[in-house]
Amino acid sequence: MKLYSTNNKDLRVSFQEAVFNSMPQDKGLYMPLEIPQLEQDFIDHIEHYSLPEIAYTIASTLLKDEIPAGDLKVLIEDAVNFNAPVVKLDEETFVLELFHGPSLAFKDFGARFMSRVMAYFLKDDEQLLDVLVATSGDTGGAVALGFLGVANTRVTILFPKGKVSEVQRLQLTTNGKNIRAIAVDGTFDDCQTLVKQAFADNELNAKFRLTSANSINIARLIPQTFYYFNAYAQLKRKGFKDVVFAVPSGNFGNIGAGLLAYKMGLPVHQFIAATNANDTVPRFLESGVYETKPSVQTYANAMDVGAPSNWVRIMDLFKEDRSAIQGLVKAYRFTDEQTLAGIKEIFEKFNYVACPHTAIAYLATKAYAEENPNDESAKVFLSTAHVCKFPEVFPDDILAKIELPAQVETLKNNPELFDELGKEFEGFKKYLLSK
Ligand SMILES: Cc1ncc(COP(=O)(O)O)c(C=O)c1O
Ligand SMILES: N[C@@H](CCOP(=O)(O)O)C(=O)O
Repeated sequence: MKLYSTNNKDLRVSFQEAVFNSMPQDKGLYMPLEIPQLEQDFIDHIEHYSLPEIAYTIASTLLKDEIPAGDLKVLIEDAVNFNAPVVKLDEETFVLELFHGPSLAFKDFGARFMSRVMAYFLKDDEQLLDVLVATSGDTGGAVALGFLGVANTRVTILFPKGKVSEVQRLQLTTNGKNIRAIAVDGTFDDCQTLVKQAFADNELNAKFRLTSANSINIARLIPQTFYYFNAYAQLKRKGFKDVVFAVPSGNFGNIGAGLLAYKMGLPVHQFIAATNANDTVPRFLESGVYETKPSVQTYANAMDVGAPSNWVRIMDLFKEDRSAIQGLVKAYRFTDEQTLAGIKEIFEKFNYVACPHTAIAYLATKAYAEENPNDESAKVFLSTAHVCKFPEVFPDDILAKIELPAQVETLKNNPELFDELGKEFEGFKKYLLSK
């Protein structure tokens, strides 16, 4: 697999280089030079395959020249060792639960695959790998667990102070070992900017071997295609041929992976991008003007992103043609008030508790179904995080239904350790250089 930069189509790097560089020097993002199609026979019979089998088929189609088949199989079976069930709510409405991994969010797919790929490529005698990651809530926890104890790596997680939930914060700050966390006095976008500035800084690059575990890293995106194919397999078993996916979106990595899956041959009738008030992409699809804005805080905190880093990848996938994207991707945005009403509606209608991010995808599914009453496709909204991560959002009667998974109970007994910094790059740089 060769990759180019969205800012330089002539650049060529291997997958291994792209994973460790995470971002090209020209500040674009890496994209695969060729997007291979999965064999039609595999797609036609996908309902006969398990999630690890599907994941292996996709990964080997993309990475066969980079990781030998036997090693890749072992890596996939270790990384993707939890389920992603499609749960039926009514005749045409389904929820794809992506929170059954160790950190209780869909990020486990990307983070576990990426940490194992890096560990596979890393040699013991190489310089320590410094993994930087900005999080608005969930990525940090998944990356921390994915890399905890991985030899020759050190992870630095930047999170916006006071803007992540308690469970999310505990997941970031109670690990110790090779994981350290920094509360930044700013927003997620500030954290993301600090990480990008670090990659562009000569002094830091001379001293450290820096890489990113954010979805700017191509190794995060590839494994997120697995669950789209796997959801399609489950729906085929239920007799559906056409699928609509509604994706709660912030940095647009998740829907970007869905669109990559589509380009690899996954038959999808429609994608729906669902956002909170941070609506840079819905505004762009409507107006053609791409204008990032400082992020605002919402109940769906992990989607509080004003400058979605993966949008350039999606534009690149569709050759910068907004109308081609508009044909395949509908976008909707919802306020906090609507999100709360959505949570209550899902509970009352289906006796199902959905997190605020998931509720936004549900509302978008509903809006799409109302606008397209003749579309008989299975409507699948992605549930991206376990409800226990956001207890402060739920009314008491719904809160009472939420069971705490064992790993969350344990977290509460562990001491928290984190440093605090402002959002200025100089302070962050000084911090890194002093350690
Ligand atoms: C729970 C949850 N839902 C949705 C999102 C948005 O996903 P993406 O940034 O890939 O668009 C995130 C953060 O990434 C998240 O943590
Ligand atoms: N919503 C994310 C933000 C980081 O995005 P990523 O796509 O770079 O992982 C989070 O939960 O941290």
